[in-house]
Amino acid sequence: MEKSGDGEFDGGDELFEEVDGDGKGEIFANRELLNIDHVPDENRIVGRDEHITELANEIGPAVTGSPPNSVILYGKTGSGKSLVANHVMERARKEARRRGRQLATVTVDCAQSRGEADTVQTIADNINQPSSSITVPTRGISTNEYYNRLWGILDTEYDAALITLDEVDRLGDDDVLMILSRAREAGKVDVPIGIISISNKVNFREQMTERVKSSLGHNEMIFDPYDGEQLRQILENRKDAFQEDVLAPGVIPKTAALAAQRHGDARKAIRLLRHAGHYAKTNSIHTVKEAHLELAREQAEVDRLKELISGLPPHSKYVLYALANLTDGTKNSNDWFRTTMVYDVYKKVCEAEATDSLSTDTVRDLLNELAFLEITESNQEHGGMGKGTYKEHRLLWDSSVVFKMEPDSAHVDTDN
Ligand SMILES: Nc1ncnc2c1ncn2[C@@H]1O[C@H](COP(=O)(O)OP(=O)(O)OP(=O)(O)O)[C@@H](O)[C@H]1O
Repeated sequence: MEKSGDGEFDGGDELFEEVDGDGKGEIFANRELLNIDHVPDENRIVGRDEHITELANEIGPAVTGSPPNSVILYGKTGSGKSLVANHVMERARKEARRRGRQLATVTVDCAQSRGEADTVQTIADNINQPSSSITVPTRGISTNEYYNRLWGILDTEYDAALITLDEVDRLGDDDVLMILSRAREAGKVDVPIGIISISNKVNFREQMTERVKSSLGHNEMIFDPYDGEQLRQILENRKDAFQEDVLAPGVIPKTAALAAQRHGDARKAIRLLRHAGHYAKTNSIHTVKEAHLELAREQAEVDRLKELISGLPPHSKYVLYALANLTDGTKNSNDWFRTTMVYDVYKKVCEAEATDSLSTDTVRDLLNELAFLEITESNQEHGGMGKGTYKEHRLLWDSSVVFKMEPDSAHVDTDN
């Protein structure tokens, strides 16, 4: 690409040279298809027909303004729970309209919610209509008043409502579930409300109080992780993200096989394919091959880890190297290491890096910070009778990723 002296390329600003504009380039034809938030159209939802039908049956009465059943969807991340819930809600909303009914549909990400008032505010604000003449301010009114406004909007504008609570276990308590599921029975609102609760925790139901359990009913659906064939189809459906002939024939089957073996998570499978495309793009390779998948995955992890630790003091990295050396030195990569062991190896790393080591207390603090960022994990262990407690740590990332953060990262002898 031709560049002029003042940071321009082809008349544009060099700073944005890598940006493809519409997602097009030599490798990608429509990169949007590989975005994590991309919602595939109806005929691109793979292998979830039964779940879609079952959920539609449960919430179906809502399209006529009758009470829908509430449902809990369980399953690991990336198994299509949110996708199916949103898809069915949207179709129900359209069908209700066709039948002359107004169905309110809304999804709340409970992981982002800052408490009960915030959750109810989000629901009310999302379904509000200008014709209701009700306002839903972001703050300044009580939780009770948010509920009142929500009931007001539902009664004036709608015949029924479907509310999806994604990551419902992050709500902290049952209050929202309790009030929403009993609102009609308690005479607060005339409109029937169906709740679709989504959780990764299979034991979520046990955390609920008996009253909420009985209001929500017993409808549960399990989403199993995808198998290799389903992942292959999910990826095949997005292959037009790439330019023609860019993907070597084995790439999609290999991506699907790797993802099925590791987790069965559609989101991660799609991400892996995107990383391979980026790897090809940044290395000016014109065909994405199977061999690029692992390289791309590792490079993406290295970049992510680098970003995670970029705000930490330099010695955090040396502590991390110490744990990576210890992990590498054992057969079992899941091994835990006591603070004293980490500290001994950390001192060797400092020697190799030609820098003075810090105190044990400081290293303890650095380990806490690494655990907070979920780069490592720490456990409190009991040493047995009269021996008190001690902490153990383990690396949550591959040691190879840690060592690839820098060209000369410190490998030390952990044996003595
Ligand atoms: N059956 C499928 N067909 C096509 N794409 C899918 C399918 N399942 C998942 N995906 C893709 O993976 C993404 C993640 O799926 P989804 O958000 O539904 O997972 P989830 O089970 O709700 O996970 P989480 O618990 O992490 O939210 C979707 O946005 C979609 O792009």
